[in-house]
Parts: sequence; C-alpha cells; structure tokens
Amino acid sequence: MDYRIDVEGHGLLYFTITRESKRNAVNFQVMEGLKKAIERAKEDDIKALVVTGEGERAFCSGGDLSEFHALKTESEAYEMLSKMGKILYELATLPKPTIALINGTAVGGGCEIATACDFRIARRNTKLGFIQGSLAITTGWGGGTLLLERVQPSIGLKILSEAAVYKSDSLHSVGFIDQLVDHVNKEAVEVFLEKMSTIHSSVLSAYKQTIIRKWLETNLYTRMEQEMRTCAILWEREPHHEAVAQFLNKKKSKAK
Ligand SMILES: CC[C@H](C(=O)O)C(=O)SCCNC(=O)CCNC(=O)[C@H](O)C(C)(C)COP(=O)(O)OP(=O)(O)OC[C@H]1O[C@@H](n2cnc3c(N)ncnc32)[C@H](O)[C@@H]1OP(=O)(O)O
Repeated sequence: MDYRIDVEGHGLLYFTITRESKRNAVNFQVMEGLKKAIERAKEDDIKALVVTGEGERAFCSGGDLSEFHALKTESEAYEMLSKMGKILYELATLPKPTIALINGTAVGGGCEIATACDFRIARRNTKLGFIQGSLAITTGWGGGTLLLERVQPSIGLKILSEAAVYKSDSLHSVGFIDQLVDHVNKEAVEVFLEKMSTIHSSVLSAYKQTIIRKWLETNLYTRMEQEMRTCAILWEREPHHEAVAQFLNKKKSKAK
C-alpha cells in the first residue's frame, strides 16, 4: 500500500504517504488514499487531520513523473490534474483543522498538498519549492490558487514565478510555514494543537466555515479549476515533455 491511515489519540487522523523510495511521489493510489482519509476525517470521532510522508528525506516530491509522464495530451493531463485538484479542494474545505507535517523535502505537487492544509509544521532547514515552473508548467492541483490565499499575494506570486527551492526557515518568515520544529513527530503536532484542542469542535468548525464561506463567495473552486486547465494546456506542449524526459533520463543514467 502506498499510504497509511491511522487514528491516533485525541482524535487525530494521520494520512501518511508511504513511498519513501520515490520520495513519497503521488500516484493514483495515493490520491485515492487521501480522498479516503478526508472522508474518514469527517466522522465525529476525528478532531483534526494530519498529512505527512514516510521517512525523513521527503514529505512529498509531487506527481509521480514515471507514472504521469505517460500523459501526453491536454485532456489526459486534465483528467489527472482535476482528480487531485478536487481532492485538494475537499482537503482545504474540510470543516476541521488540517495540518501538513512536513517531515522532509516538499516540491511541486507536494507543496500544493501542504498548501491545501490549514497549517504547516516543518522541520528546520527543510527544502520546499513550487518547482512546476522549472518543468514548463504551472501548479496544476489548485495549489497555486491556494498559496495566494495563504500568504500575501506578492509573496505567493514570487514563490510561484521563481519556481525555486527555499528553506523552511525563510518560508516561515513570510508566513507560509506556521511552526518550525527540530523533530517532526506526533508530539510536535500535539504541542501545536494544545490550545486548540481545549476548544469545542463545534467552535473550530464554525471558524473554519468562516474561511470556507469567503472561498465560496470568491469562487475558489472555479479559480482552482482554471489553474488546472492552464496547467493541462502547458502540459501538452514540448517544453514540459522535454523537462520530464530530462528527469527520467537522469534516473536512467544514474541507474547504469
Ligand atoms: C501538479 C503537480 C505536478 C504533477 O506532476 O502532477 C508536479 O508535482 S510537478 C513536480 C514533479 N516533481 C519533481 O519534479 C520532483 C522530482 N524529484 C526531485 O527533484 C528529487 O527527487 C527530490 C528533490 C524530490 C529528492 O532528491 P533526492 O536526491 O533526495 O532523491 P533522488 O532524486 O535521488 O530520488 C530518489 C528516488 O525517488 C525518485 N523520485 C523522486 N521524485 C520523484 C517523482 N516526483 N516522481 C517519480 N520518481 C521520483 C527518483 O527518481 C529516485 O528513484 P530511483 O529509482 O532511486 O532512481
């Protein structure tokens, strides 16, 4: 199984991507698992949902290039992108606290998953980057649209446009990372949630509904869908296919 869903004490549901050898890259099985975890998190016994990755090397390295490079056309790409985009919208609008527990490198779609969570806890000195631009595409799971909701738009636009890899410490200084920790573990989550966990879940849900109402009024999902469509258009073009081939050829030459 490429993911794990665990219910821990105090009503915390953990969704863990368990593809460490692929730096926790997202394939269709991981997408299905995240969808299941979000549905499970809606049940009354769950107070919060935590998304994390297996191991210490990576939180998530984005879409599985060895699986998704087979998607050649705009419509093939849009089918995959919109599948995950819908899941990230469900994650963003879950009426309970959601936390990305960033245990290692987060790039591409991995940053999009982290952005769909309400809060981000990251180990100091971890690398994060919306690197899609370096593959001649934009974000494609709605994560770029969500980033512009999470941080000051000029900062979000710079992060997306540079397609650079930053340290978690610098992203903490701009408010993208909510908590830096030395050790990424369940205790870090419990410390982060300590005060919130004393508040009745109906209050937490009501506050989350406040931001969801704003997103409904400002057509968040429509804006995320437009991002998916733009990404699909760029996906079909030669520069993207060349960039992915370059990554996969690097893999091959490494394997020799
Ligand atoms: C809309 C989202 C969009 C999409 O595709 O849907 C994206 O997410 S675009 C961005 C896609 N992701 C990437 O381009 C990241 C590629 N990976 C890396 O840059 C590095 O692997 C990194 C920085 C994540 C980790 O570097 P490190 O040196 O620690 O590990 P290796 O590069 O040696 O990788 C180990 C192993 O994992 C495989 N791997 C890593 N990332 C992916 C990936 N995204 N898809 C498939 N496979 C991946 C890598 O090929 C190595 O495999 P091996 O069989 O051992 O050669």
